[in-house]
Amino acid sequence: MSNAADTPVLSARGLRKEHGKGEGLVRAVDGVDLDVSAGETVAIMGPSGCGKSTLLHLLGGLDRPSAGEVSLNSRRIDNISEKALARMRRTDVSYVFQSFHLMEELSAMENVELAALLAGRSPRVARRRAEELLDQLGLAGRARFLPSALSGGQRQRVAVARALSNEPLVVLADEPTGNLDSDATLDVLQLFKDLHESGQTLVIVTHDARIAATADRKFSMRDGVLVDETLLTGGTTGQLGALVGLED
Ligand SMILES: Nc1ncnc2c1ncn2[C@@H]1O[C@H](COP(=O)(O)OP(=O)(O)OP(=O)(O)O)[C@@H](O)[C@H]1O
Repeated sequence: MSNAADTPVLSARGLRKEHGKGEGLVRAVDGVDLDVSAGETVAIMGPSGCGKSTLLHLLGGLDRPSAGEVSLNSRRIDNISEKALARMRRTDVSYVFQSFHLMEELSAMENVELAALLAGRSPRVARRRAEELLDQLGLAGRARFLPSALSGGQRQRVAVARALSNEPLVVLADEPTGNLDSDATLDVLQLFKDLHESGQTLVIVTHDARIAATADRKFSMRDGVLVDETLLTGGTTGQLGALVGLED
């Protein structure tokens, strides 16, 4: 659980992101403050188009804010060079996407291994880490399969193994069960519970209340603004949830 005295692993202050110009200007993220402590799982819910993915991109350095600051382990990442940002994305942060984003021409093992190599591990260490992770995630027998020969749930497990291969400070997941059937959703739900228990710091954007229920803190987003539901409702989705459309 979070502790006010902790130095947050991930921190955002006055974060804003505008897309487009003039008449077409959209304020996708509109003044977000957020602190995520080590080992904490944070869930972000909210209706389509409210800015969840944009916020996740800003938090992980996939996009730069129009204003405000993002820090990872107290180091600013919003204003660093492209080169430093690219290095940070390989070593400190990992993503799990709705549509997996695996390299289709590489096997499950090679997908995981490649991420570890890019994070600076030696070939030997990268191979060992990939084997361990695939084994832990129940995919040892699928290590040589291409993604096209795997089920949706298995692909997402490979994507999670890849995300863990660089031992990231934080894993950012964007609708990780959005493309999965109900059995695979339960499988990935269990995986995120296990990750939480193992102490991995996690930020999960989700429409799935079951995933959000595993989080230490639950936020709702509306029109680019983030609200800590846990503070307002004492941990359960209450009136605010209904207001921002969490039930859809
Ligand atoms: N590259 C872009 N150019 C212009 N507008 C954009 C861009 N990316 C996002 N937007 C707009 O910013 C707003 C927030 O989009 P975002 O994808 O962050 O929402 P979301 O909450 O993740 O939605 P969903 O749940 O449907 O994925 C939307 O109005 C969207 O149309």
